[in-house]
Amino acid sequence: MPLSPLTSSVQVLGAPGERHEEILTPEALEFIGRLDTAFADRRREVLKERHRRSGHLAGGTPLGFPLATRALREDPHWRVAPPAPGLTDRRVEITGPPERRMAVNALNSGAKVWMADFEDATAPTWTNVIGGQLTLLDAIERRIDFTTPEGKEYRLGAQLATIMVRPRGWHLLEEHLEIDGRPLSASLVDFGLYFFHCAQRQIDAGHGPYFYLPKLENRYEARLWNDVFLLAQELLGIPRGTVRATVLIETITAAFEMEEILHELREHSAGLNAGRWDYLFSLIKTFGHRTDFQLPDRAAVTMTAPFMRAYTELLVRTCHRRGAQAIGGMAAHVPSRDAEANAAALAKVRLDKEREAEDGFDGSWVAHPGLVPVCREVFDGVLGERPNQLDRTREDVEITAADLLSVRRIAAPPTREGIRSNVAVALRYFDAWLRGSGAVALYGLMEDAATAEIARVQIWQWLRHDRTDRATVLDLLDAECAALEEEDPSARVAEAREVFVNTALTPRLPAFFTPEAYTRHLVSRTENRS
Ligand SMILES: CC(=O)SCCNC(=O)CCNC(=O)[C@H](O)C(C)(C)COP(=O)(O)OP(=O)(O)OC[C@H]1O[C@@H](n2cnc3c(N)ncnc32)[C@H](O)[C@@H]1OP(=O)(O)O
Ligand SMILES: O=CC(=O)O
Ligand SMILES: [Mg+2]
Repeated sequence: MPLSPLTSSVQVLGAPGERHEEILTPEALEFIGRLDTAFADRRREVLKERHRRSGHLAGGTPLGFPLATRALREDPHWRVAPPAPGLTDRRVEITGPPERRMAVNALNSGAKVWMADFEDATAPTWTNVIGGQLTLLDAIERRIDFTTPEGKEYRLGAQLATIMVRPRGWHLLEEHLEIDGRPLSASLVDFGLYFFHCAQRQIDAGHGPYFYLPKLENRYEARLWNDVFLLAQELLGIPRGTVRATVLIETITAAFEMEEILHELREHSAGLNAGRWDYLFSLIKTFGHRTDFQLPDRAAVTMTAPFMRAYTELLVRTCHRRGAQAIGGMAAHVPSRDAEANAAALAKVRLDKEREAEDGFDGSWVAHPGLVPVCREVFDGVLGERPNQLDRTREDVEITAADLLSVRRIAAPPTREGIRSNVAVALRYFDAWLRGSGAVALYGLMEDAATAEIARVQIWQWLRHDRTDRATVLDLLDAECAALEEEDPSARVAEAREVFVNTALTPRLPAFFTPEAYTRHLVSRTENRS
């Protein structure tokens, strides 16, 4: 369907780059301009509501399952749409940034799904944002094959993973694109550019435009996404219900609205995912000021903690009751070149996937191609020839609000090593992010924006409750800065330190480290406006 012109047009303020014109076509810009114009006010409302609610929760308002939607939760009849083509069997999903080598590796990895990630695993530089879109387009067009100058070949095989794209969350802006003098929503840019260029191509290839939706806090945010899907489909003449989206349940408030989120998105739903790292981050952030919600060292909080189990059990039960797939989360251990460390990492990932498969998840995430076989073996063992285990309705599970919030039972104080490790991880992650890498392996673990946020907010929380003091943290920070500087002279140590100080050591806790760090350090516009 041809689009009628907008009254004002999207301005591109990012530097021109190789082949950017293939993504930033006038029609694509008009499409994202339309989406942003339609939804900018509602996005702002979403953010205001987040702020208002976090104030209430900080002030002691209890968190519970919403009363207003009780009838919907108790209605046994409604279901989400059946799995879409390419999404029936999701036993192994690999995640990673939409970078060319990794895209080829992920698509060939043997995983059923590749989640191309613009959120936790991508530092949103302009080059990464538009480069990511080019990677996706080239992968779908099967013209991504290349050979490196060293002679290593990257070629797509015959059996490829289904692509799902995770756009950035509602809290982020794309400051290299403006309309009416304001930056566009990063969510709508990532979603819209992919949808514009690839939705029809994916349908023609027998799949569809599929998404993962990050960091939602309540049902209204799901409704907003659903309305975005409706408008996008209508504008491009794509049948309603073609889009599918898996929502990450990765905030504590969303855990209380899983049914409602599925219901809002029911004609576009592809289930829920247990995004454990942001979930922990959200828990600490939401209740960080309260003495009864303190967590011990980051390494000591595992998926077997009662409040984490309550969350994953409830997720499986909720999904399967509604015919929706439940996808497990990310074990942070990544393969190592050291044989012993590698065996230990694989064993830990295996245990994690075994628990998920036995609990009823239909599949799970891995962070690295070397982990695909472990995850597949475990889910093969439970699923056999079945594509999923939607039939396991888990009626035995009964989870209360108190179960989801039972954090105090593991309130051991932080150790000095726990504090040091959080300082080191946050600093090194910020440095990598500032240099354009949104996911890195540090000390044998995958670190991305979600895991780094946990490190940051734990420091803030321990300071707030006098479990450590500012002088100790600054000493550790200086030592880590010196070590990083020595290890890697090209590290952006001063800027990474600044991000740490501005987001972990301030009296008020910033909701995310990314918005301010992005504006200060990653935005580079070709036009300097007064
Ligand atoms: C909390 C959450 O949101 S989890 C989801 C978001 N996070 C992620 O997606 C993280 C994904 N994982 C990664 O980015 C990477 O695995 C890292 C950064 C942790 C480690 O990467 P590396 O240090 O390159 O690992 P390593 O050296 O072992 O890689 C070996 C090969 O596997 C490839 N590889 C590693 N991880 C991936 C991946 N996730 N997808 C595709 N290929 C991968 C590498 O590119 C490399 O291949 P190459 O030589 O052809 O380039
Ligand atoms: O996005 C996933 C998470 O664990 O966070
Ligand atoms: Mg996340």
